[in-house]
Amino acid sequence: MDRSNKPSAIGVGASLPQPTLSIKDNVIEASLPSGQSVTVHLYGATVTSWKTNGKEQLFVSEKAHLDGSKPIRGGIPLVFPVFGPPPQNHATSSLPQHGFARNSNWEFLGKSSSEAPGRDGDQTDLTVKLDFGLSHSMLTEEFREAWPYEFGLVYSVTLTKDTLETALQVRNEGKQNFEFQTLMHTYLNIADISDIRIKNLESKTYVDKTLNATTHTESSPALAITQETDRVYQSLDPAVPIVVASAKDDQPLFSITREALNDVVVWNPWIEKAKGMADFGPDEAYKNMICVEAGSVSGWQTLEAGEAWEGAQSIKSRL
Ligand SMILES: O=P(O)(O)OC[C@H]1O[C@H](O)[C@H](O)[C@@H](O)[C@@H]1O
Repeated sequence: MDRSNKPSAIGVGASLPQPTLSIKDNVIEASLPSGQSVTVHLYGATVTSWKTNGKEQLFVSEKAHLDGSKPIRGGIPLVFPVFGPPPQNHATSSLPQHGFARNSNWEFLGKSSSEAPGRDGDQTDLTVKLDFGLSHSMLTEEFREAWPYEFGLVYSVTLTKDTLETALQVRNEGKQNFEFQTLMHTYLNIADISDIRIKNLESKTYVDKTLNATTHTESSPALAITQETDRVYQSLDPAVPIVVASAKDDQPLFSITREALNDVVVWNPWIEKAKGMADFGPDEAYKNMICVEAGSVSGWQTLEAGEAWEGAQSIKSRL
């Protein structure tokens, strides 16, 4: 993952096509000349679309609220500073499930383009990076009171020819230490849940939230999803990709590497839970999604005054 901000050498006085950007009604969309596109809602800085070759790679519920009244059900909602229901007697106790990042209005900090080395030597692959910011003063009064820390988040969404990268920088801009968890709650778009297998989880420890948060060890080299699944896999090597492969030909559909995000949640609500979620639809859509969520959620990151932390994921899709 090269997120350096190399200025684009082409484009200055040249006629080569450049990435395009549109901003309308608090929705930012960027496209590469090669056809890939990404859409981000400022509400939650939620990525709501990622297209490669005209094909949508992310799942968004047909009943998702896109008006800022509720976190968006689909795409990549960002979880911060607490994952799941907040624990009692903790600094996050008064926050809603998954914190406030996914239900706050972020600001767009700007777009930058860069060139990555092309696959065949002299050719150049363009990338486009969109940066979003959220800080303490931008929160609602309710959230500011519930979590009174001076923080700054910069969330970078980078589109390349065949990947989508999301990176979160957390800064402690105050005088007291704070603890946080974070997670990129990625809803991947799949044709049929029965046709996928999740690889590279074998022998890893996970907490099964459907079984009273008991701890287990993954025995499957290629996990099939056949029922409600809500597992927090812990202490993974972020450089080893989590691969969502087709059961038909064993080829990767998605491959997800991470930086500093050592946990991965695998979630599918299945039939009854899907029906029970007012913003999930149609009912059968649980077959068309799998959440593979890169995060740091099994403990707490402590950030000292003046310090910064960064975590990232890179999702490669079969084109
Ligand atoms: O309904 P939400 O608050 O968006 O949460 C959706 C899901 O997020 C994560 O995957 C959790 O592990 C699940 O327990 C939770 O149900």
